[in-house]
Amino acid sequence: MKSVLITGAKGQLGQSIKKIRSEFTDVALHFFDSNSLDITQQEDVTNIFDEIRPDYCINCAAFTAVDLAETKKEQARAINETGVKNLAEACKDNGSTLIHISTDYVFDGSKDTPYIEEDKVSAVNFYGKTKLEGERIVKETLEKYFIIRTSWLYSEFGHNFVKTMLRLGKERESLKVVNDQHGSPTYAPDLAKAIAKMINSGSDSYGIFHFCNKGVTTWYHFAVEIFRLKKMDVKVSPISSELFPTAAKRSNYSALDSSKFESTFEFKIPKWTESLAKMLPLLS
Ligand SMILES: NC(=O)C1=CN([C@@H]2O[C@H](COP(=O)(O)OP(=O)(O)OC[C@H]3O[C@@H](n4cnc5c(N)ncnc54)[C@H](OP(=O)(O)O)[C@@H]3O)[C@@H](O)[C@H]2O)C=CC1
Ligand SMILES: Cc1cn([C@H]2C[C@H](O)[C@@H](COP(=O)(O)OP(=O)(O)O[C@H]3O[C@@H](C)C(=O)[C@@H](O)[C@H]3O)O2)c(=O)[nH]c1=O
Repeated sequence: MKSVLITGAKGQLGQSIKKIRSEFTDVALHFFDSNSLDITQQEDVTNIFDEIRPDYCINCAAFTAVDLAETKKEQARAINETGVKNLAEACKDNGSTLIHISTDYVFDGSKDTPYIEEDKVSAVNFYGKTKLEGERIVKETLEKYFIIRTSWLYSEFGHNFVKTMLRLGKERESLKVVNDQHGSPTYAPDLAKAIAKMINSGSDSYGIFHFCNKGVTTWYHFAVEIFRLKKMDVKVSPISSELFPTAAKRSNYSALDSSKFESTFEFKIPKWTESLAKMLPLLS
């Protein structure tokens, strides 16, 4: 039986992995949240690895508050860089494979077709820069690693854009949402199932993979679809990013091409609209 250690277990992806745990075959899953394992504490990481001796570590722990990262730089770096280093080194010492999650925000939007794994990276905000450094550390430390870049994650768990829109839609009659940032919303349990398939396969096709739901949209069209499916009468107006100032800059285009993942792991990825339609009834 394979042993799998999951960090950041109370986050969206961590809880999604728990939700679909029956999809793992012949695997013992060991979940650790930020209380039971703080990945910035090297000694704690070493001790947990000594205890579990995992075949795989899935790193779902991260500093994900994109705007806050611009001011809480030390904290963002501690989690997205030092924490990742601690995990990568523990994986190296134990011969474990690290499955590390990264982001579309490592790209600057200079393309206008979906990014492939070999495309030039260049983050436009501090969160993206820390995630890029996390990727570099993993690649430098390990041979047995999978870096999965995903985008615009949402789920019934934790904080995300879908929940923000539903909350604001109940409070206000109209909303303004940016229509010049393009990407692909991704349902976290779809990603969790993909990770299960990856581990079940025992594949040694290590490296970087992109994974997001099929289709490209904007935050504006994403919001419109949420309210349409929820049959909520909220007026949504498309605006440019200049009219919605945020602490962190976001690129105009960060959609990912997932075909390498699909062909390597023979995994059919659902369209973002289909997954959203399945998820929304789970929210009250
Ligand atoms: N959310 C998104 O839209 C996207 C996310 N990603 C990446 O996907 C991964 C999963 O994201 P998601 O599930 O949405 O993230 P969440 O923010 O939902 O969860 C992150 C988890 O990490 C935990 N955590 C924070 N600091 C530490 C620490 N020092 N030690 C251990 N755990 C810690 C948090 O715990 P606590 O709350 O207790 O601090 C939280 O439960 C991340 O790597 C993220 O960068 C990529 C693209 C899009
Ligand atoms: C709430 C709101 C946001 N927006 C804009 C702000 C921003 O440009 C865009 C998305 O807002 P959010 O802050 O919810 O999303 P953001 O934090 O940018 O989401 C990102 O999170 C990290 C963790 C990732 O890795 C990325 O893939 C991506 O999912 O929508 C509006 O235009 N109107 C609104 O009312």
